[in-house]
Amino acid sequence: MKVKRLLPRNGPRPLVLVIMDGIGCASNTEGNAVSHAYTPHLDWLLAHCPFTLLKAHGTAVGLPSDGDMGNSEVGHNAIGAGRVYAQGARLVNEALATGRLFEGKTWQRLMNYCRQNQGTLHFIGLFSDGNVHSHLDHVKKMLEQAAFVEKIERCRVHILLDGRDVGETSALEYVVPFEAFLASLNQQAGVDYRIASGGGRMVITMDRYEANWDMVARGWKTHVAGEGRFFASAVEAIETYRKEIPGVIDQDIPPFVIADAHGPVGPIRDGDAVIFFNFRGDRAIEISRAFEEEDFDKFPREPYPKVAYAGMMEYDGDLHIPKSYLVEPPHIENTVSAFLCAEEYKQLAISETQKFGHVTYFWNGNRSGKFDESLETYVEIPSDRVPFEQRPWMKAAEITDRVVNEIASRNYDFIRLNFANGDMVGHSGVYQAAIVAVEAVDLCLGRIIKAVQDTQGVLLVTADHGNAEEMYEVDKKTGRVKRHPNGEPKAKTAHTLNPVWFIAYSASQVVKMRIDPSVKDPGLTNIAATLMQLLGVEPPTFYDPPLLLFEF
Ligand SMILES: O=C(O)[C@H](O)COP(=O)(O)O
Ligand SMILES: [Mn+2]
Ligand SMILES: [Mn+2]
Repeated sequence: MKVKRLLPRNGPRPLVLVIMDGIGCASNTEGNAVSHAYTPHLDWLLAHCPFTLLKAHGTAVGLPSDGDMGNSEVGHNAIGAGRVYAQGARLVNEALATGRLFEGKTWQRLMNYCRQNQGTLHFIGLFSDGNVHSHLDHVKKMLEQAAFVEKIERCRVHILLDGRDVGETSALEYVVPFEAFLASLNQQAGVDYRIASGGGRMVITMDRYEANWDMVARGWKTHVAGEGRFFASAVEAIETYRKEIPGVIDQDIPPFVIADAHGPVGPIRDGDAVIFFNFRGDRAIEISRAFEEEDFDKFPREPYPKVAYAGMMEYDGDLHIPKSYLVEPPHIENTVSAFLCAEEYKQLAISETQKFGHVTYFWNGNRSGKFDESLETYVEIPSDRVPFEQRPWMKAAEITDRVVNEIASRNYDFIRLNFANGDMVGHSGVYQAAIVAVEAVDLCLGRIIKAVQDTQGVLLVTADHGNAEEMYEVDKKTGRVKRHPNGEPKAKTAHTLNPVWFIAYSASQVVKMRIDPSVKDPGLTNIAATLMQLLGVEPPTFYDPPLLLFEF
């Protein structure tokens, strides 16, 4: 038998790729909801199939440094594109470092608009250094430029508290130094810059995939109308809510409006300019639509001021949202779906609402459209609208019902799906719920293995980054879990730096697979070429190499 790098075109079908969102691989320590869950099917795959570990964070997925954890955008971009692209975080850093951002026509237009109308410059976005959706350093650089160079007199910052990509109750670690930064800016440049409103990112403004427009409507009321509960400062708002709602974590803090004796300090009015400073698109598209679309019907915008609006990046390259942006996004082309459509392969992409765009929009390089209507089917199972720690099974069973049927129907050459559980429940910080989430995924994995066996297909199991395998904060110096004064472990809600599994299971008796040992330091970008070799299509030379070797 000879070793080959490509299966025949009419090889085993279907090829099924399961992305277990937020399920990474780490040692079996306290707080690892993946290793402590009962996962007989994952264990079986690891015991019987070739597998390797893939890098899913840092420079391997186009982020600025290897200290940057992975995330869904860069993870799915990397899987779908087959090679590393410099991602938003890095591109904005570069545009600011070179000054290109400030020379660009969008920045100039906004500054002129403000000056001509004597308007206020507003910044809205995720207020942390998580580097997944945004980075606080970017906002600070823009505020300095506005104050010292552009001489914009009045700025207002609307802060979305994180606690999801950074420590769960870390808001004051950002707000307090930022207030000091603004105070010194005000003093040195003689300007009037303040925080004007805010709230938890899972309560206002940052909905995604149209899962819950009410969040955006609440954000509009808070930032634009300046309506809501008044506080003298963001610190007072956060401290008050923490007292009133014991155990509340930053992402869930209710909205607040900063007001003084004259009322709210920074509602958005005619003649103002607004910059949404997130670089990542999924949670920035809806609020951008609310600002830009004339005939918008998702909620009544009261008021709807006439402003100059820009996003940090273009968030949807297909629908061109927003119309105006500060930094060019990566132009991700020749994604694996484009190649598979050119070969006339039939493809199914399926997930629930929370991750639907991940297997479609992110997978296709931040494009919402299909490459070929007649070949591609996209299925969205509506997500529950509850905190996911209350329903950790989420819609895994419903996704699996459909997938199992479609495998049996042999309608598709390639099926890709995303199970949201490990990630969405991982972000809640509730350990017991994360265990249930991982077990729900494993139960479904068992059904998919069976369906693949029945059709003699091929199953690949991987993830886009880690999360549920580290549910507690660990002290980097001692390596021990951090604890609250009462001894309870401190929950970790963010993604991780851990690698993810890549497991290849061939149900066919004829095809034997193994991991190609010559591929050094594999990462998520090696998956696209692997899909192509399994479907009998020579991968393009600009893709990172495929992971498998075959005997048949
Ligand atoms: O948007 C979120 O929920 C988190 O910031 C990142 O999670 P994701 O990258 O898995 O979507
Ligand atoms: Mn993810
Ligand atoms: Mn996540």
